[in-house]
Amino acid sequence: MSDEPAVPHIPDEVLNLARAARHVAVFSGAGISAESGVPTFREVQTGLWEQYSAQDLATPEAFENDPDVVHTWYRWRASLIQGVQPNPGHLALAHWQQRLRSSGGTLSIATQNVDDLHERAGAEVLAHLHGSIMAHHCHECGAPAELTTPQYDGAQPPSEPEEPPLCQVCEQGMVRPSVVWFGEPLPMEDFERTAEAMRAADLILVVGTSGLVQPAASLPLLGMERGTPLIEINPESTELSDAMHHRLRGPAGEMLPALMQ
Ligand SMILES: CC(C)NC(=O)[C@H](Cc1c[nH]c2ccccc12)NC(=O)[C@H](CCCC/N=C(/NCCC(=O)O)S[C@H]1O[C@H](COP(=O)(O)OP(=O)(O)OC[C@H]2O[C@@H](n3cnc4c(N)ncnc43)[C@H](O)[C@@H]2O)[C@@H](O)[C@H]1O)NC(=O)OCc1ccccc1
Repeated sequence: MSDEPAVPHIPDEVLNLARAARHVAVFSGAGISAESGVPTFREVQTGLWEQYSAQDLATPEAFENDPDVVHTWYRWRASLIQGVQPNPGHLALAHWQQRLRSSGGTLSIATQNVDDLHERAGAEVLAHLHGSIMAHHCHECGAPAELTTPQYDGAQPPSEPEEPPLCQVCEQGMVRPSVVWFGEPLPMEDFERTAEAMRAADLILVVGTSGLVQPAASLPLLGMERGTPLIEINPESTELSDAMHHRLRGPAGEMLPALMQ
């Protein structure tokens, strides 16, 4: 019995689709960062503020009512993300992107994740549909702002919430993470660019997402207009599973390297 981790079984039909693809479009969610140690949105801790769900905290209202709590929660998540590494799932997509580009093909990545693990794996990301936790701007005037990422350890946000810094430009507004909160519109150009990539693809991968958050979750379905094969990679079934042609039920960190072999 070798100690090599067993390569998950991928049906030949799916392997052939991956080998034949020239223009792959990837739609990723929190599940692809789970094996790096980034809790998925459904799992992420709100610590002392457990009376709030992640979805409650990720709103402009929560920031206006409780700026210290929301600010500190995002700083804690940023420090957690800074402390982890891309996993074989991120790395496989970066390698596949390079391989296709070197033979005149394309692989585009549109992610719902606010982390920078795709980029740190060496991939170019087409769109961060829900923004980036490492970028900041003023909640009032929109001016960009620079914040260093603190080093928090511990599985919970720190108990003493800190207040968000004041904008250096308008000296009125509070600095916030440049993420898209619930009730806020997605950056239109990112949305349009992703829709274009989904329509132009000859293979679409839906990786590590519950497909619960709109309007992003409707983007991969744009491929159906042209009968583009849709492959889901997720240990569990999701809102999108019924629309998929193939479902690889396993962790992205194992399935993606196997799919590229
Ligand atoms: C929850 C849902 C019902 N609500 C919405 O969708 C709302 C409201 C809404 C709009 N249209 C609708 C239509 C129907 C119903 C509701 C709506 N949408 C909005 O508010 C959007 C904005 C939504 C964006 C919210 N921001 C996020 N993130 C940034 C912040 C932050 O991160 O803090 S969403 C956030 O949650 C989402 C979580 O989803 P997933 O990534 O899928 O993660 P999840 O935890 O759910 O699942 C993990 C999956 O991974 C799998 N997995 C686990 N381990 C692995 C593994 N190892 N490998 C592979 N897979 C794995 C699991 O099985 C699971 O399936 C991500 O997108 C993430 O970015 N804005 C808007 O509509 O604005 C309008 C508007 C228009 C014009 C003008 C004004 C307003």
